[in-house]
Amino acid sequence: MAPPQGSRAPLEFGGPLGAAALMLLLPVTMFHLLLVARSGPARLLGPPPYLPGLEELWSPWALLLCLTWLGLQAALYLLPARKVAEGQELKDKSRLRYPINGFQALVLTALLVGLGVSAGLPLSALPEMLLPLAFAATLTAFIFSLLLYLKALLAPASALAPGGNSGNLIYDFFLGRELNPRICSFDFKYFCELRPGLIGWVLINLALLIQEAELRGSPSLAMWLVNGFQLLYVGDALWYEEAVLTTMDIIHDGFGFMLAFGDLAWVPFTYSLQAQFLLYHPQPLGWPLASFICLINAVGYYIFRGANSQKNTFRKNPSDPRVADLETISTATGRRLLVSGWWGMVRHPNYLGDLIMALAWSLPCGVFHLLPYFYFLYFTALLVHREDRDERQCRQKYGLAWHEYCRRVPYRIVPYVY
Ligand SMILES: NC(=O)C1=CN([C@@H]2O[C@H](COP(=O)(O)OP(=O)(O)OC[C@H]3O[C@@H](n4cnc5c(N)ncnc54)[C@H](OP(=O)(O)O)[C@@H]3O)[C@@H](O)[C@H]2O)C=CC1
Ligand SMILES: CC(C)CCC[C@@H](C)[C@H]1CC=C2C3=C(CC[C@@]21C)[C@@]1(C)CC[C@H](O)C(C)(C)[C@@H]1CC3
Repeated sequence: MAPPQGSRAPLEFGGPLGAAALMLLLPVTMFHLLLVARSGPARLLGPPPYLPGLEELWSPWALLLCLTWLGLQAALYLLPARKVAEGQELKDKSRLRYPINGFQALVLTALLVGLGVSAGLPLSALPEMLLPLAFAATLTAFIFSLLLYLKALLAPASALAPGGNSGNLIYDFFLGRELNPRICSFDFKYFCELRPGLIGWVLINLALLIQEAELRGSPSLAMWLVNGFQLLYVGDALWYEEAVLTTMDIIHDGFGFMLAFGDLAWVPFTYSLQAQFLLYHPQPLGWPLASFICLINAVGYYIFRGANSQKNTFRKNPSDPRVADLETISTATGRRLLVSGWWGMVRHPNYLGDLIMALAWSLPCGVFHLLPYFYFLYFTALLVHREDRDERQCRQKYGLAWHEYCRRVPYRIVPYVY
């Protein structure tokens, strides 16, 4: 058994108590949102319309569907990939290899679903099953995290994550002990981060759109916008799949309940909240306002993609002509930091773009309910917290050079505001 490692790493998320609270609060919030979205008043801050009994939550069919979905996505992951990318260097100086076939999985899933629907698959029945499906996904995430925790007991110390190995069972279960749990070349964290949850999210959105068409004759403009914007976001994530290899989740965080639940349950069932809301609360939306919202989404996407691509290009090859002219500062690690271009505007321009898009996803739902703005509010909190975690890691990694970067680029996410 590997000795607990990283016990001196500062505890995050409020330590074991915070982790325990989040493990309870996150599923409760998800079920609250699912219940409230279909209720008449749809009040984010009000009580849920009723408390569902176990017979409404538990369905063996939902569990079977959930496991079939995971199996299908796992099978697509194992198909030959157009490219195999190398991850960042690990503690033992090795690099893991990852298949780049996420976009292919999205397209093949779309084809399979299209075939299924034309053969009579009742996709519009999915919205009625959201509650038991979310329950099945939560159960799956919980059992999966338990197995991951046990697997980590057998892992060598070099395979453990910097955090998540405090020796406290609850905290380590939440954060995840092993950095890149794998069986042969199947990487569980990388698989879960991009495939079942993200593709599941757009599938749920599509089912909501189809059900709206069946109910009202055609999907509303607001529903089209929400589906289109979020499909663009998911398509982009899978198209630029390789970029996920440099995110904090892959490089730094272990794979535990936080990411397993986040990827498998939280993303598909809460990120589809706007489409759920629109099915039960149709909103009138004219073309002029719709065009304005499209413009907001386009601006957000432009910043998000521009910033992420600029950093990824620079990290891959600093002499690439697209980034070679940008001003940089040197660090003691040998890596340089960009101080002009997107990364000279604020220290997290990609978060800014992401937040602008999040706003554009809520606006089609009107301004009379707070519920569709849940994603924007949660995401702001998530990114502010994430920025703080990244800031600490960069300060430790780059020391004085990071201080210099902060002096040159004083704002974190929103220019002149934060
Ligand atoms: N929809 C969702 O739920 C979520 C979306 N996201 C999105 O995921 C994307 C990735 O986010 P995340 O992984 O948090 O962080 P970033 O992609 O912002 O990466 C942060 C890292 O970038 C490097 N970096 C920071 N500043 C510079 C600089 N000036 N020049 C060069 N490199 C720099 C540092 O790593 P190093 O120097 O080691 O390369 C730092 O640790 C974002 O677009 C975010 O919005 C994130 C979380 C949730
Ligand atoms: C449930 C908790 C509150 C925390 C869970 C957080 C997770 C839901 C997110 C952590 C980082 C994520 C990323 C994406 C989705 C959400 C999670 C898993 C991402 C795949 C979304 C698409 C983007 O283009 C991305 C940059 C690839 C994202 C990477 C981080």
